[in-house]
Formats: sequence, C-alpha cells, structure tokens
Amino acid sequence: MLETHDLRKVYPTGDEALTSISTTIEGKEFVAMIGPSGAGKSTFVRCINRLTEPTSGTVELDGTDLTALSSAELRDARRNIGMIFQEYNLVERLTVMENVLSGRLGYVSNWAAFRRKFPQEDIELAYEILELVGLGGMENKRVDELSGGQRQRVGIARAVVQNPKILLADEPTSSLDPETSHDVMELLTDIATDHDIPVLINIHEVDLAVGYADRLLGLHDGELVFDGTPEELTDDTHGVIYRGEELTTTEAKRAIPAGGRR
Ligand SMILES: Nc1ncnc2c1ncn2[C@@H]1O[C@H](COP(=O)(O)OP(=O)(O)OP(=O)(O)O)[C@@H](O)[C@H]1O
Repeated sequence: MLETHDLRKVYPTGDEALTSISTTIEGKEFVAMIGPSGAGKSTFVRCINRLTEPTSGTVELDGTDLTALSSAELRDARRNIGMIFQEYNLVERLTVMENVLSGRLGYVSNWAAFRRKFPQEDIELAYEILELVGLGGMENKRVDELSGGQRQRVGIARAVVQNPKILLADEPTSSLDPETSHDVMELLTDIATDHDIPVLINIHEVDLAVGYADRLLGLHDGELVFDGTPEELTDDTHGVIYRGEELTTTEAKRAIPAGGRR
C-alpha cells in the first residue's frame, strides 16, 4: 500500500508544485492522475520514488517511509517501485532482453551487475514478461529498431520484471499515437489485475483516463481537488479540476477529498 501524507514540493525557483497531498493507493487499483498542464501531476509521481525530492511530507510504501531513507537504502527500496517513462528511458543500442533484464540489476551483486550476468530464473522471468507484453520472440532485437509502442512495452516489461509493489508511469502514452495509447492502457490494466500491483499514472488524455482507470485523482494548482471514479467526473467536477471552479452539486462534493476544494 502506498500512502502519502501532506506531500509538498516547492522547487528552488519558488514554484509550489504540490501543496499538501494526502492519499492512499492499494490493491490492484489502476489510478490515473489528471489535471491541467502545470498542475503538479508529474511532480507527484516523481516525488514517490524521490526522482524529485519532496520538500516535506512522507511517502510510505508498505509501512516504509521512503522520505526518511539514506541514498543506499533508497536504492534498495526503489526495487519495489517500477517506473515507466514518457520517453521510455531505454538503452537504445542494447537488445530488448538486455533492457528488460536491467530491471533486475537491483537484485544481483555489483560484480554480476557490472558483467551483466543474471541468474537463469531472472532470464526465464524476462521471457515470460516479454510474452505478457506482446514482445515474445523479439528479445534479440535492438531497441533502436523498434516502434514507439514496442519501446514502451519494453519499458513496461523492465518495470514489471522488478516484481514491484507499485507501478508508476509518468505520461506513458504522450509519445504514442492514439491506437497504440489504447493498447498500452489496456496492458497496464491487465498488469494491475493479473499481477495484483497497483498502478499510478499521470496522463493528459482524460478520455484514456476515464476509459481505463478505476479511480481518478484530479490536481489543480498543486492541490488534490478530486478523488473519485470515472463516473463521478461530471461537468461540475471537470470544471473544478481544469478551471478551478467552485462546486455546485452535492454529488460532486462527495468526490472531493478531505482538505480539497469545496
Ligand atoms: N524542475 C523544475 N524546476 C522548477 N519548477 C518546476 C520544475 N518542474 C516543474 N516545475 C513547476 O512545477 C509545477 C508543476 O509542474 P509538473 O510538471 O509537475 O506539472 P504537470 O501537471 O505534470 O504538467 P504537464 O501536464 O504540463 O506535464 C509547474 O508550475 C512547473 O512549472
């Protein structure tokens, strides 16, 4: 279970990207964070694994406060957090298999990691996950020979091979065409369900969020102003998230978290 308490981020420029975000994500939930450009979606996702250092507040993963860890401890803890990036963050000149296995680097000794020697069971797991993401038989292809959608599948496979406790995705569909975006969202849904891993993504396309997520978190100006199901995203709540409007109906107010805009 992931829990954030009063998570706040102020960048050195003085921009307050997150005000005080408290929320919980658990089970096999597929959660999509939505909101206008600059609302703080990316900052929130990146604060969870401290790719961006939060200014204050805590992030607990299964009871461990990640914000209190030393950098060595954080390296170990990050094994539990799979991360999928907008621009894939793959090593282009390496093969699909080498990229996927890099998700196991945190589990092998430094020497084995240096020599890229992985146990047989890691290799078998990687094959299994490549099948799962629809890349069976492509393990020896170089990543720079793949399409954007295939690259993102490699990125997803690399995150899943870690056996993480949560999967985070920072704009996983932004670089993809609409059809491929649907495929990737479907894949993430299947992973949440079949692997029992909660998935948290931040996403621009509201229709994709509504079509696939179990739950939506709406950010406006660094404030969590909506926490509800896709069905609860009405014109009214949409206005709260995207235009900072006040709520007018009681139905909409039900979907606003404690501490959020009322
Ligand atoms: N490295 C940074 N240094 C200073 N300010 C930053 C930095 N990164 C983000 N910000 C600011 O923090 C706020 C939130 O940015 P963030 O990228 O988290 O929003 P977002 O909702 O993900 O936006 P988008 O949908 O456009 O990617 C914005 O005002 C942005 O300008």
